[in-house]
Amino acid sequence: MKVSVIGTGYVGLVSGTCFAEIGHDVTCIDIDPKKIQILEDGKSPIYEPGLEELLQRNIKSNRLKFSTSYDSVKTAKSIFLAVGTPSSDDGSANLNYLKDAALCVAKEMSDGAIIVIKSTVPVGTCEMIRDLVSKNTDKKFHIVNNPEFLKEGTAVDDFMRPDRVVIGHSDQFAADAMSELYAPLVRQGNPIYMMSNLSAEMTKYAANCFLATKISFINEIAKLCDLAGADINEVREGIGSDRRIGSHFLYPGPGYGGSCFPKDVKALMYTAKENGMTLKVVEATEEVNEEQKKRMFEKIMSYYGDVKGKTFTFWGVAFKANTDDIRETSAITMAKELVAAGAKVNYYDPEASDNFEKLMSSLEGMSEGTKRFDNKYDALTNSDGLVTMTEWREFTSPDFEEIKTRLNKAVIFDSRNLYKTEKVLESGFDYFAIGKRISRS
Ligand SMILES: NC(=O)c1ccc[n+]([C@@H]2O[C@H](COP(=O)([O-])OP(=O)(O)OC[C@H]3O[C@@H](n4cnc5c(N)ncnc54)[C@H](O)[C@@H]3O)[C@@H](O)[C@H]2O)c1
Ligand SMILES: O=c1ccn([C@@H]2O[C@H](COP(=O)(O)OP(=O)(O)O[C@H]3O[C@H](CO)[C@@H](O)[C@H](O)[C@H]3O)[C@@H](O)[C@H]2O)c(=O)[nH]1
Repeated sequence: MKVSVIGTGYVGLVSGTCFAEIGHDVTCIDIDPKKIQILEDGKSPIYEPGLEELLQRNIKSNRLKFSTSYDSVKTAKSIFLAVGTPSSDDGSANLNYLKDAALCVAKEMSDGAIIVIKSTVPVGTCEMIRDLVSKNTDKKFHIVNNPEFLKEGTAVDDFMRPDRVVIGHSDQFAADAMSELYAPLVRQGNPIYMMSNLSAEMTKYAANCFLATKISFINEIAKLCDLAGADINEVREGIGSDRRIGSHFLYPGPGYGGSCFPKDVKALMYTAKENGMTLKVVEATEEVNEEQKKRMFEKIMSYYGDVKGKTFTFWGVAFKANTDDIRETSAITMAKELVAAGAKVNYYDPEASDNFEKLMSSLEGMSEGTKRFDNKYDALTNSDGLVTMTEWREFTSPDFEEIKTRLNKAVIFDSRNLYKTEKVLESGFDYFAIGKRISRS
């Protein structure tokens, strides 16, 4: 099938590349000429495991092209909109990028084209886009909502092996075309759920808010474990083995970040308000998350009392492992808190340092307060504590002797519960994790 994908971010690029890999003829379009140039050179502008290799293979086989022009939309049967829908100041989803893209599509598409909204959009958006496009073209077209559930860091795998595909539609022609497009990805029996556009739009937000709620729930239980003396790792295993609860998304940490959960939680709360209700559970999820982002800072403060003149070393600044994405990462909140309290922050991340450095240089006082390192041990020299922020594999079995030699004081603040308490204590550290009592060697 001839496919155009509008927007070559994490979702558009992965979707376009994977559609090409399963045999479709794909053109990815972006308004950013720098991104398109990088892609035409066979490089990925984002770090996503496995993506660059797939990209190169499909460019070579001529199934995958990139452009800043909307020309290819003229011959496309399906046109995927995968542009950003970030938070507006009031928490609602900003649909300006989507509307701009839809207007460009309206100008170029052929009669009978299928416009597929892949961006995460509030309930009712498909109908709004249908009206907008109708006012700007005489051509007939179909509208589909096809929310994306991939996770950064495992995006290619998630796309190629989806738990399910959700298709919102209002006519059989579009439904059949989507079934044909996705057929190679659902051979193992993973279902395609056909539903109304409104239900598909709601499904995406409900899924993200449920997952975010699971994380806030375990983070709150972790806080209680801290106070009551239980160990959250033991409790997590104890409850996660119940299939009704499930062991996924039960890891306590520094609070959820990323480009999706924070904005989607806000957007669903906004939709609820528009419909005259309050989503009490989802509001609590967000409130707990805001507190959680500062939990380890509080632990550092209660350990040191005063951190003026001290330096802390972050291992990891990405919002999760295996990505270079720093959108809404808890490392930003932690760095701001520490710098505001008079401390400095050294940081090392295998992939996200460029993005973090750029961000820090745009925030008042943060450029001077933070320093990038390209080696995890060098970042520790003369520092007053190691703070793990991201669960990159290379942080999971470090040389504890090396850490101790580099640090001014042997103390680890482990926001991701990467280490076994006994092992760290035996190695002579004071150790603070999430959901475990303060431990001193
Ligand atoms: N990042 C994820 O893991 C993820 C997963 C599932 C769903 N989503 C949703 O998918 C959507 C896209 O997210 P993302 O993280 O890929 O965004 P992104 O910010 O990484 O990429 C968006 C891209 O769209 C381009 N763009 C903007 N306006 C354009 C236009 N008029 N024409 C062509 N290109 C244009 C931008 O230049 C940018 O490259 C969002 O709605 C998001 O909520 C994201
Ligand atoms: O047990 C867990 C799982 C995740 N997280 C944190 O939650 C955030 C989000 O992680 P994850 O969901 O793995 O990454 P995303 O790429 O943001 O993916 C989410 O958001 C996407 C965009 O909507 C959806 O498509 C995915 O299904 C959904 O998992 C990160 O800060 C994680 O560190 C935890 O703290 N504990």
